[in-house]
Amino acid sequence: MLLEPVFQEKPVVHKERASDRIRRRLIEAGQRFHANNNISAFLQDGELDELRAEVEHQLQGVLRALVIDTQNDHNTANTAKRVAKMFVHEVFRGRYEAAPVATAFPNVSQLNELMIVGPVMVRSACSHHLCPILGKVWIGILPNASSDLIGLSKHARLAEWVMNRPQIQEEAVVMLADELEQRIRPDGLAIVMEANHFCMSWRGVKDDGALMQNSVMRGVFLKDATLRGEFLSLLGNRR
Ligand SMILES: Nc1nc2c(ncn2[C@@H]2O[C@H](COP(=O)(O)OP(=O)(O)OP(=O)(O)O)[C@@H](O)[C@H]2O)c(=O)[nH]1
Repeated sequence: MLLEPVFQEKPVVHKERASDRIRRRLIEAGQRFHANNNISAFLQDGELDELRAEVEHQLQGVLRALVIDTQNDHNTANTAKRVAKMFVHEVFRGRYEAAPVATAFPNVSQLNELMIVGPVMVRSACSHHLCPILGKVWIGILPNASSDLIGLSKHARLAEWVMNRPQIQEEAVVMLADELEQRIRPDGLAIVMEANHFCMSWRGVKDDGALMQNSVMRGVFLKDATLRGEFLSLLGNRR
């Protein structure tokens, strides 16, 4: 009697997706991973490229769901790839890259006068619609003798790193203030941001003129109305 050959089915091994691996590490560490959080410490070598490929795959699905013929439309043939690169390596890179190094110099001259940096042009995106936010930031610092001073360009680099994430403006300025305060340890820190939200102009209410302005005041800027007034009046002339 002939026996039927026995085929042993090979178990299907599903490789865990990079996004799932990273999410698992974040959850195990109890780390928040909202749109405006930096998660660079939880990424391993090569995973950013894996993430980009995964985002591209999902975006191809979005284009398909939008009934766009990406096979025959030469303009959209590489759109998923371009947008994935734009999200991961450009406009949201502040989520995936470590903070820029900001060399700290001792305040040898014991400067304790108000200094203002700005306007620093900033580009972000709102976390609700992922629409661009384009604006300007002014930073006021009142150092003390034991403060560290960081290079002028580092204010802009830190601002760019914080802004390159989906977020709301109110939280963006607080995050930037935290980063600067941690590095400089000044007596006072003030930040003003003024921005145009494309979710209000390109779509939605389509109000082209509306700007959102907000500020954070810390330390002596909170207590000393004269200093706060000096900072705001100096900005007033330059806006
Ligand atoms: N407070 C604040 N709101 C923002 C910011 N960026 C976008 N928004 C607003 O977030 C809101 C999202 O509201 P939803 O009502 O959930 O979205 P929607 O129905 O698409 O809203 P519309 O924009 O009114 O069409 C909108 O009112 C946006 O204008 C920001 O930085 N701060």
